[in-house]
Amino acid sequence: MKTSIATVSISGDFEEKLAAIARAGFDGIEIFENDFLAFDRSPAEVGRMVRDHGLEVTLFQPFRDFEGMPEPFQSRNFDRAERKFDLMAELGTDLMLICSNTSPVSLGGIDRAAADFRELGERAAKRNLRVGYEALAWGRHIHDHRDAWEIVRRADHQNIGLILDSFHTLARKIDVNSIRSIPADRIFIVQLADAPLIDMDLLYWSRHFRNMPGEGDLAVTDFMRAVAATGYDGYLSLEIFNDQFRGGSPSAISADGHRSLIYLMDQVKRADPDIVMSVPAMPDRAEVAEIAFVEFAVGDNDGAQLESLLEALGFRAVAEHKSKAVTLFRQGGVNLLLNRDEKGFASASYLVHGANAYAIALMVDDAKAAFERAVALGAEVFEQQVGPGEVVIPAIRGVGGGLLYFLDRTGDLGRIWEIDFNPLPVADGDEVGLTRFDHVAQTVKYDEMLTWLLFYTSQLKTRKTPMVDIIDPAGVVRSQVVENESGSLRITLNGAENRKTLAGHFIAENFGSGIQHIAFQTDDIFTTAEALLRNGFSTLAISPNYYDDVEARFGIDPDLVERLKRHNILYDRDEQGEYFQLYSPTYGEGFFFEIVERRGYQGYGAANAIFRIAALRRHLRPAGMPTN
Ligand SMILES: O=C(O)c1ccc(O)c(O)c1
Ligand SMILES: [Mg+2]
Repeated sequence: MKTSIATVSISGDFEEKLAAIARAGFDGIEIFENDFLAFDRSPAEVGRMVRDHGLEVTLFQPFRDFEGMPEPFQSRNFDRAERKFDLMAELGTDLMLICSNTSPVSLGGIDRAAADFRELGERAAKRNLRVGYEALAWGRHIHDHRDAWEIVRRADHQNIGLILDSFHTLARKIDVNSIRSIPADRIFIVQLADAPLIDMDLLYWSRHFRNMPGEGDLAVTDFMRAVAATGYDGYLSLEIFNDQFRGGSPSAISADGHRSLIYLMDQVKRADPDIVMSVPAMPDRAEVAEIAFVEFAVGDNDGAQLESLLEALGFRAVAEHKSKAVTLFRQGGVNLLLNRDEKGFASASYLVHGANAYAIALMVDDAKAAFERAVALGAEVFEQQVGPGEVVIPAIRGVGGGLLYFLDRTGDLGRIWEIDFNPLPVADGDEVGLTRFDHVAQTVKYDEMLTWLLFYTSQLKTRKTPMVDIIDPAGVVRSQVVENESGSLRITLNGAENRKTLAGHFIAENFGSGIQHIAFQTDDIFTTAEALLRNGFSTLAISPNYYDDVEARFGIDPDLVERLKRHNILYDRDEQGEYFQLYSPTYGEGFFFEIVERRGYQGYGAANAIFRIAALRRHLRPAGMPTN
């Protein structure tokens, strides 16, 4: 497969864009005319710069309002096209994109448009150039690739072909199967973009909200399967107009783009193994059985504090690492590691971020396969230092500077606790009935959110839920969940746009994205709450007003409401069942634990978030939290 990306998709000046695009592994770029016009080098120099980066110019675009014009516009358009042909020759590209006419002056008529294209094909042929026609979703007469194809077909000229763009087809909900009967050699290039489903004007949606395949809600895989079925084997070119990307990091956005194309084609190849296009071979997305452990980097003082908090939560230190200052705390199926080592990644993470949960280990079927896939998708490999005889766990870097480990139950990986750890004598203390991880909540910079989503969904057999708004008294936090079918992996991503929200405060104080809370499951929240009380654990105090509302809203039994209130338990209910949640106060700069009981319920209590956040803020004040 050959990959390309339009220069409009990322931020930076032209030189920065080229460097980032080349580094991400693309083979080519589409030059958007305005990007070039704003740059102060000659077309020949630009072409040389592109080639010096090992890239080729796959397309020059867009040429607007060409077909079906009355005179004198028609003649002027042919002159204008000749000028752009000159430019293309200097840039060193043979393909121009003409998007369907939006001019109020333009005349309709398939044959009139076809005649214009035939004439242009003659002119292009003299210079060995090609012209592709694309239906804009908001074109005045042509806004459907089927009509654009009919025009190309009737133009009947070797140098005139069709350009498909997933956004224009999918935004208008045009049946993608209509693509399957188009001859592959008539498709000059395929542009790809996804977008979140938002009901808005097509042009505005397209110019501001496109994102990488897999990041949005459009059926880009179905579109691409139809394209691949034609036998098309040319460039796949990302054309992403997105306000956030234009202001984002050129290298991160380019890397996401490249990953999105590999992931997309892997999906297509799995669905249709016989496609002509070559796709890098890699293992399938990993099935996650559970979160095997979460590891904290701590210092001496905050380590002792965290230990007391864990003990009050019913965890016990059960083992000590053989060669590092790492202690394993366990309760039920939950493993937490406290790493106080003064060398290595944990220590570096501690120095930068302070005490933080910096690593997640996932239990998968085949850790090596999961790791291989991550590498094929461009993940950054992490190599840890291990003592003699200790287990090497396949690991990659997460988006925000943390780590993701892959464990499985085979060989040494399956015996990590025995091989790397010495058991500790059983300590006193009561367990409180925590059984397993429910979810891990990562607070991320809002503009990293899509990167995280793609990171997880491309590597792991997971899906993403629609985005919901969480209202913090100081702003909105956007929340989206990555979860698997069985619920054994649930990661909530909370994107903070300003530093005044609780999440934003956490990012500012933590110096970057990170895990802000960890939720555990219990089978009986009231028994757990009683045990917590006995352990001296203080739950986060929830406003009494909340309980009046819960009683009114759900019409639940006043006795139950009293019990909820007594233990500061939040309640939610939907068609699937009931949800109970309680929280710890914050630890450090806004980190906390949550305990939940699910009775059939599959959500995350989004409606309760506002009350939880207000309570956490009360708790965090006056330790530096803006009071708004
Ligand atoms: O928004 C536009 O005008 C525009 C231009 C060229 C394209 O290829 C496209 O998909 C959209
Ligand atoms: Mg396009």
